[in-house]
Amino acid sequence: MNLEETLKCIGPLDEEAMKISRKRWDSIAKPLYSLGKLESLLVQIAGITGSQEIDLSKKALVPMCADNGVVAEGVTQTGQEVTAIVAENFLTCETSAAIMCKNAGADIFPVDIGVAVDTNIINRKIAYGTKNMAVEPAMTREEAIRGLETGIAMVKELKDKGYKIIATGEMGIGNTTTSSAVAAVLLGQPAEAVTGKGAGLTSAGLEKKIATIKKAIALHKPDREDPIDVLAKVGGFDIAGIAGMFLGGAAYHVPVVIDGFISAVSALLACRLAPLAKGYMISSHVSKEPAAHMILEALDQSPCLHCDMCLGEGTGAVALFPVLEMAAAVYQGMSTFSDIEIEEYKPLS
Ligand SMILES: O=C(O)c1ccc[n+]([C@@H]2O[C@H](COP(=O)([O-])O)[C@@H](O)[C@H]2O)c1
Ligand SMILES: Cc1cc2nc[nH]c2cc1C
Repeated sequence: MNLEETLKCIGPLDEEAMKISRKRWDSIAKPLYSLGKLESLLVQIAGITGSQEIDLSKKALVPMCADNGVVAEGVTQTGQEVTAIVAENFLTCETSAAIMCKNAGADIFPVDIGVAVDTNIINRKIAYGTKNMAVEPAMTREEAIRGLETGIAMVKELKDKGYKIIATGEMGIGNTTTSSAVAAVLLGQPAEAVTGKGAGLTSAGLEKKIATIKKAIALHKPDREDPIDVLAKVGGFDIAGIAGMFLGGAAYHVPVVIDGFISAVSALLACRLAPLAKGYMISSHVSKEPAAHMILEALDQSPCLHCDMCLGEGTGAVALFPVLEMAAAVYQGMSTFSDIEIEEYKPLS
């Protein structure tokens, strides 16, 4: 489906499936709501898929990999060449996220959506990196739409292969600069309120990063009411791809997991394009990037993992997989009040 068709078919969660799922939790022999967010996450998954039967047997991580022209402004601690190296290392299990996937029984599908050189990962390249947003728009509007559609198509492809839940991830030197710029515009916040040190910037580097974001926003005046304009002028191909995955999840009824700062900003962008997509996003952790909590609040998300992680790649999203599987094991296998012949709790009013 193209972007327009995708946006049109995003509707509310399945209330009936959620009601049955909630009833199942309430019948399990334990104090009501005592598994907290583990319960509400599975109820949400039932609402997303339209079935109270929770199947997490096939899990995937899709790290969207791309370069950012704004790196030329000196806003990062490491050079652009790191993007391609780490992107290819997903395939050889030499990234943190790949090892976590192996441990969690998840498959990994790294996508080159805009790395500055040719790579051996899944080729969905829109361009060899974005333009430097401090000088010109990062990409054209048409490229932004193609990026969103790339994410939508990835979800469809993985659903057709039988994947039941998909974690988002990314790799792209400079992508905390683009993410902060997108967040500043969408939230109407000054750059300093939404910008952190990314992958280990110095304090002097942080000042330069904030100044660069301010310059790009002043130069292009992205239209806050037009998320595609914001994405095209100050975003990145990775953000486009991930935002597309959230839209695809909502349209194809597949739970898609939010990872760290970049992923959460992409989720916010997707929500601005399709407000109902919010219900289809599964939150995992709160990144240590200072504005992460602000973005998650804007998304009404209350993640269950607080681990001070800020690695990206999808590490936080994949860390949620074993937690969800444990919750599903209780949901599916635990005795009910009637099984063990004790009186059921009356649901709280
Ligand atoms: O996901 C996060 O919360 C996160 C926070 C800080 C850094 N990162 C990772 O670090 C890279 C971007 O950092 P930077 O400083 O180059 O913009 C990119 O590859 C991300 O995966 C990720
Ligand atoms: C080595 C390295 C690995 C990463 N993974 C995500 N962002 C990263 C940034 C660097 C520098």
